[in-house]
Amino acid sequence: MIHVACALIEKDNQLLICQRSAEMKLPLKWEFPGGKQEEAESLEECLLREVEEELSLNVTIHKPLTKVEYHYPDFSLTLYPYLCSIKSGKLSVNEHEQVQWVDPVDLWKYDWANADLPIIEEYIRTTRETI
Ligand SMILES: Nc1nc2c([nH]c(=O)n2[C@H]2C[C@H](O)[C@@H](COP(=O)(O)OP(=O)(O)OP(=O)(O)O)O2)c(=O)[nH]1
Repeated sequence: MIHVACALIEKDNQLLICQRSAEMKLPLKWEFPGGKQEEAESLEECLLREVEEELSLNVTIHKPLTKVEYHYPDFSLTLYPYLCSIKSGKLSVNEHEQVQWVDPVDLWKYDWANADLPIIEEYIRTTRETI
């Protein structure tokens, strides 16, 4: 089981989403920026490191959403989502095929990594109404 932290970065009522590159696992699937937790690293440290590596952004972490355990045919993961906003930095697409700012209502139009579907459902159902 791998542990993956991911960031739901909000700005102007939109969310930043990322498409995995053709060479990555789950090619061309959409995901939230983030990655695998390393040894001796907290999930929040992992999230800050991965977002900086992938997007050259420093983010502020606001709150966790519900973690998701998912079993792909060849590996299993636990995905830990966090609501975030941008603290500093200029967006640069360092590892992904592309990134997009999207309105929450349009989130379902994308071909997501399966593990992310419960996160999107929770985001639309709860978070958008409470913040
Ligand atoms: N960052 C991120 N990864 C996700 C999401 N949903 C999801 O299933 N994943 C999977 C894809 C990857 O297999 C794994 C994250 O690994 P990673 O981003 O650190 O590493 P990677 O793509 O280089 O993967 P790998 O080839 O080394 O296995 O979690 C998501 O929303 N964000």
